[in-house]
Amino acid sequence: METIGILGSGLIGRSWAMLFAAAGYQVRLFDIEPKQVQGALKEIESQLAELEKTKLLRGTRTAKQQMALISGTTSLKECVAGALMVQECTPEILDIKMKALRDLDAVVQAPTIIASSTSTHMPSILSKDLKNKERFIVAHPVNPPYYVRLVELVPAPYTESWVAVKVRAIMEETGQVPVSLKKEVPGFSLNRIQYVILNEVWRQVADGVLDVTDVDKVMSEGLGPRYAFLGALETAHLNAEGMQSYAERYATTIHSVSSGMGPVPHMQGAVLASVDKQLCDRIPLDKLQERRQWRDAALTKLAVLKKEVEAMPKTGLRK
Ligand SMILES: NC(=O)C1=CN([C@@H]2O[C@H](COP(=O)(O)OP(=O)(O)OC[C@H]3O[C@@H](n4cnc5c(N)ncnc54)[C@H](O)[C@@H]3O)[C@@H](O)[C@H]2O)C=CC1
Ligand SMILES: O=C(O)[C@@H](O)C(=O)[C@H](O)[C@@H](O)CO
Repeated sequence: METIGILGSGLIGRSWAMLFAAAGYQVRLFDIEPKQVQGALKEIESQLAELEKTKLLRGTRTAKQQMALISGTTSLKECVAGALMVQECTPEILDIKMKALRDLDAVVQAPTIIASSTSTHMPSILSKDLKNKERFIVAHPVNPPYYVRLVELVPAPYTESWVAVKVRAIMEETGQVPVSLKKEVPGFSLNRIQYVILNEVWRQVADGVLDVTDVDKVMSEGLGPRYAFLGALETAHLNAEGMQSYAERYATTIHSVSSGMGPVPHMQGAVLASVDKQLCDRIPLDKLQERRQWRDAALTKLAVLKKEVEAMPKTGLRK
């Protein structure tokens, strides 16, 4: 039975511990604050029991069996000894993270992989001075990881290729959905998209276009339902017949809207053709109608689920 070490037993470290245990890994939690480890073990045990009760528990093992796989330690050496991988989950403060990684680097042995949960720091910044840098990769989860399955895998230019392959396999084994960035960019992918959206939402509120409640509805009742199971490109593909036709059909809208928001550099040329090809390889033009019917059936199911969610007690809202 393989072991995974967790470096930092806070919010994300606890989530990772539950995910890895659900997949049958031995998990060893470490933290420079021993009380964080004790708190983590307590919280994980109660969360697993609750998940089992609500039939949301991951994996095939019972909550008790999964908890039996998770232990805590006050020794960093013990946390990493013989581990398949160490998932770093220290605060997103560069100095703290770099120090934690240096301490880890001093005790970790090959072939243990070092994966960082960092939301934004470039892997080549975090690992450039590490002895074990060739086995370093970013594996960035999305909060709350137990329910939002995406994990962004971001290698440094010198990360050995087997590391990215192995971490992708581990993530898929835990039931997460990894995406493998081909190169490191600041903010990776999710936060770049998230912050472009937030930037425009802040702009619409600041410019008195919509109030907070309504601009959030644009996402929750507009883009969100489609994006809940289709990506932005496939959504556009189904609204037209491929990206070339989408760009032609909506050229005026795209350019009139985006001219106020800076250039839209990629809605032309080779990028458009390559996006078109990738989309049409997956959803050929002669299958669009069929896929649209699937989309509509999925949206109907989602509408039923949304009604159930809306009927849930509105906890946490001011009356
Ligand atoms: N909170 C979120 O929504 C998300 C956070 N992340 C990333 O996950 C990482 C952890 O974030 P959180 O769990 O929210 O932070 P947190 O503050 O809840 O937990 C951090 C833990 O690290 C411990 N720690 C500090 N220095 C340490 C060291 N040298 N060695 C071992 N443990 C040490 C702290 O005592 C604390 O228990 C960050 O890089 C963050 O960007 C990624 C996705 C979502
Ligand atoms: O939103 C998320 O869960 C992730 O993008 C994160 O990494 C952090 O929570 C992010 O919002 C902080 O920038």
